[in-house]
Amino acid sequence: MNDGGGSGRIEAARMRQLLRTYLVIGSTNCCIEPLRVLEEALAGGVTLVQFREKGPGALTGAPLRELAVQLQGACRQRGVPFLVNDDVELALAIGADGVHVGQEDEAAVRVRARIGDRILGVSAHTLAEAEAAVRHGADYLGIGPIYPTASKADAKAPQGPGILRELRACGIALPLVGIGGITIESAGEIIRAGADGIAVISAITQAADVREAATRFVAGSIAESS
Ligand SMILES: Cc1ncc(COP(=O)(O)OP(=O)(O)O)c(N)n1
Ligand SMILES: Cc1nc(C(=O)O)sc1CCOP(=O)(O)O
Ligand SMILES: [Mg+2]
Repeated sequence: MNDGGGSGRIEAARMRQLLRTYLVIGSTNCCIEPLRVLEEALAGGVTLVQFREKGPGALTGAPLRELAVQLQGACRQRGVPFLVNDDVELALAIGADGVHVGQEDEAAVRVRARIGDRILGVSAHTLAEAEAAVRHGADYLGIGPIYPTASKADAKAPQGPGILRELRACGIALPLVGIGGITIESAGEIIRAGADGIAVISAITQAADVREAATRFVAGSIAESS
């Protein structure tokens, strides 16, 4: 894939497109086989994928890597970039398109040095964290939780969409994605508040019809962005 994988850092305009409908997925979020969930979400048009294998029952070792490679293959078939959460070793080992790290993970500046031009996403909860992530080479910021979430046991207090407006008002121009408790109904207000897109786990992975849910998020984010 060409997005940040060998032809220089990804351009902000391209990054903004990729963030429109960003699926975060791991086996612990899925009620059926993760590959099937991902394939349905890709068929629905998700624009970026993050492999996040966390929580009770999360895979480790060889099965973790096997699942990562399997999911990456599905993304490659659709031309959708595949990022790995937290695990820089794994990302490099499988040739992922990028990495997402938070404030408690390996420092963004070190991750940037290790991954070269691959995509680097960094979580930020405050203006100071956002400014530091910009300096340290992030390509985009994940801002959350916007609403209460059951998908992250150690999530901070929900901030509401206002945090996005504040960051924009204070001059943060980097591509931003909102995350945490986002539904099809709330996606629009997040983009109107200043995000380039929405990142979602449960509203897609646990939808009765994954493809339809993804399609509705995609249609909503295109309508809000244009
Ligand atoms: C797009 C996006 N934004 C934020 C996060 C959260 O990252 P982090 O704070 O490191 O928490 P974990 O996901 O590692 O539990 C994310 N993963 N993706
Ligand atoms: C992975 C993650 N990070 C968050 C943050 O606030 O940084 S909230 C979150 C979980 C998002 O899952 P759902 O869409 O099911 O609420
Ligand atoms: Mg993390």
